[in-house]
Amino acid sequence: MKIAILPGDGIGPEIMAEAVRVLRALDLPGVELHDGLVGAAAWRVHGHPLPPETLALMHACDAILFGAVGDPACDGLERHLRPEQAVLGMRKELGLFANLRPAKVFPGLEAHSSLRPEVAGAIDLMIVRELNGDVYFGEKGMRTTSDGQREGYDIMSYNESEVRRIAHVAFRTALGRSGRLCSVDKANVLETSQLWRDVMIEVAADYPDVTLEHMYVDNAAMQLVRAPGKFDTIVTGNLFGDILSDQASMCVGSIGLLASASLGAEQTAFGTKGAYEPIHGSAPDIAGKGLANPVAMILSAAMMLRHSFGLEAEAARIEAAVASALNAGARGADLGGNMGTVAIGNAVLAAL
Ligand SMILES: NC(=O)c1ccc[n+]([C@@H]2O[C@H](COP(=O)([O-])OP(=O)(O)OC[C@H]3O[C@@H](n4cnc5c(N)ncnc54)[C@H](O)[C@@H]3O)[C@@H](O)[C@H]2O)c1
Ligand SMILES: CC(C)[C@H](C(=O)O)[C@@H](O)C(=O)O
Ligand SMILES: [Mg+2]
Repeated sequence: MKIAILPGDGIGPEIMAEAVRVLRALDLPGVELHDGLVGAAAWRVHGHPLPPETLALMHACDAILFGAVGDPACDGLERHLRPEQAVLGMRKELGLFANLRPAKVFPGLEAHSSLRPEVAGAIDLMIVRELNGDVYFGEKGMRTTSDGQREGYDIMSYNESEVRRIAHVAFRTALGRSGRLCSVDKANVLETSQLWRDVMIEVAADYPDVTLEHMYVDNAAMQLVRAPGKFDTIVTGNLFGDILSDQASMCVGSIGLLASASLGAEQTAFGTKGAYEPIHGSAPDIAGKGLANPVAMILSAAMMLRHSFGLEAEAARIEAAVASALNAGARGADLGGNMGTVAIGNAVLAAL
């Protein structure tokens, strides 16, 4: 079981160190950790955020633990050299089209949600975000209009096979949960979304035990703070999923709590090949201070054990340790506490 360890930039190395400590504490037979560079860290050494040696490592491993990429010092670089291209390139290159972003309130943290505790307490949802298409990967550029203005453009599109494959993941996910699937789109305005909706309805015929509903994304953003407990499984496109998942994190209490799995079709000898990363970024404002919440990264490692290695009991063990540590007060500044990254890691290790 080969795991690529790619800490990246900003708080990435700080939170990755805690996830690695938790993995090592499990002492799983046959696990090999292989370090690599991504993002600005790779660009500084190799001149590229996703250099060939890192890509080769990603291909050679059964799963990837990915910290975060992004560095304000790189904001002026040409787009293909910016750190964020590492995460986009990894998702595309490995065909990781299905991004699972669970959001569930932790016992004892209800009062730290941006919502009222009784509203937050009901949250247990899964966002299934499409990750290989949409406006993210369409033709883009800068041009000059006929009257001499600069104009930026990004083409949004989905073809039906792209929608169909994420629909199947979403319906299967909903089947494993409460059987309710909400597809979020903007079909009242966008042709991309009309196609999305049509294909969701077609695929629904294969899943008679799942109840499909549709919601426009503006309404979904509102419902997510009005009554998040009404959602179970949400399926949506790349851009809407990016935005709604950050929003969901504050409904739960902190962006430092939400993990993710990015999966494709490739199967290894152990399970589905995937990349696992927190939903947050490199947090330059707190990087290097030992303040970052490592929970999202640690929970990403748990998702890896579940999806890429079939180690459900070990994944659940990490999740239970995190829940227990949080409930006992292992909280940093993002959750009104004063513990740092390593102290939170220690608390999770002690609860394992
Ligand atoms: N997958 C990724 O690697 C990824 C994801 C999102 C953003 N980014 C990149 O990260 C950089 C910063 O982006 P941003 O500021 O918009 O988003 P961000 O998620 O990095 O930070 C947003 C806010 O949340 C806080 N925060 C984030 N993670 C935290 C944690 N674990 N514990 C405590 N607080 C935390 C930050 O301090 C900041 O105030 C940019 O370069 C962006 O492109 C990368
Ligand atoms: C860094 C960026 C490219 C990325 C995205 O938009 O997908 C991030 O925001 C995320 O949510 O993983
Ligand atoms: Mg995001």
